[in-house]
Amino acid sequence: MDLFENDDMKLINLLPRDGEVYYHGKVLDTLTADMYLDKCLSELSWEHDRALIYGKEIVTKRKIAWYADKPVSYTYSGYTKMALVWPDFLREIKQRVERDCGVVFNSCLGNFYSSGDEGMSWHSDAEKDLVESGSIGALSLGGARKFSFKHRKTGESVSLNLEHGSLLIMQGTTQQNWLHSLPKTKKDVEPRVSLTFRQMRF
Ligand SMILES: O=C(O)CCC(=O)C(=O)O
Ligand SMILES: [Fe+2]
Repeated sequence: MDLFENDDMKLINLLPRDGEVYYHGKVLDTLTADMYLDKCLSELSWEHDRALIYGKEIVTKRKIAWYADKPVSYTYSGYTKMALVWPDFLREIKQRVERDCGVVFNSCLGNFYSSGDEGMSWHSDAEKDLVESGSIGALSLGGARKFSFKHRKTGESVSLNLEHGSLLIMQGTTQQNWLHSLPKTKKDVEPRVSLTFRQMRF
């Protein structure tokens, strides 16, 4: 039996309070996940992310690619980015993720971490352009990485391992009450892509 499922095979909320996180485990078989990883690496438009931190420009090691139903713009950390339209294979993955999440997504922020030296520090995704209490469905491809949550007030933490072809869902009040991060690691890990499907307000 899976550690993340109870007797009724219903997924267990990984957070003890104030939010909901469900780990669906591997939703894609290895061959399909390998094929999608190759497509993500060769066909998505990866760029280093830029942010203004205290007026200073920071360029991330991690690369991002952003897709949406419309060529909308999204402003965060002082920069405005334009969304690209869905390539067919990404639309296919979106539909797969929607089936498991039971919600419809209108955008996807892809992240590409070429090694364990790249990660994402503590943050939440409750940006003003996201639907309040909307779901985020994150599909992982490539090298497995640790993912952590930390409660904003109590400091409680929860961590899990995100495997190749797996799906993680964050919903409800998770973004308001918890931070999450993808810690860097000294371990020799394969490159990783995460496709974070979102419900944006546009
Ligand atoms: O790479 C991941 O799995 C998570 C990325 C993330 O937190 C984000 O895109 O906001
Ligand atoms: Fe995030």
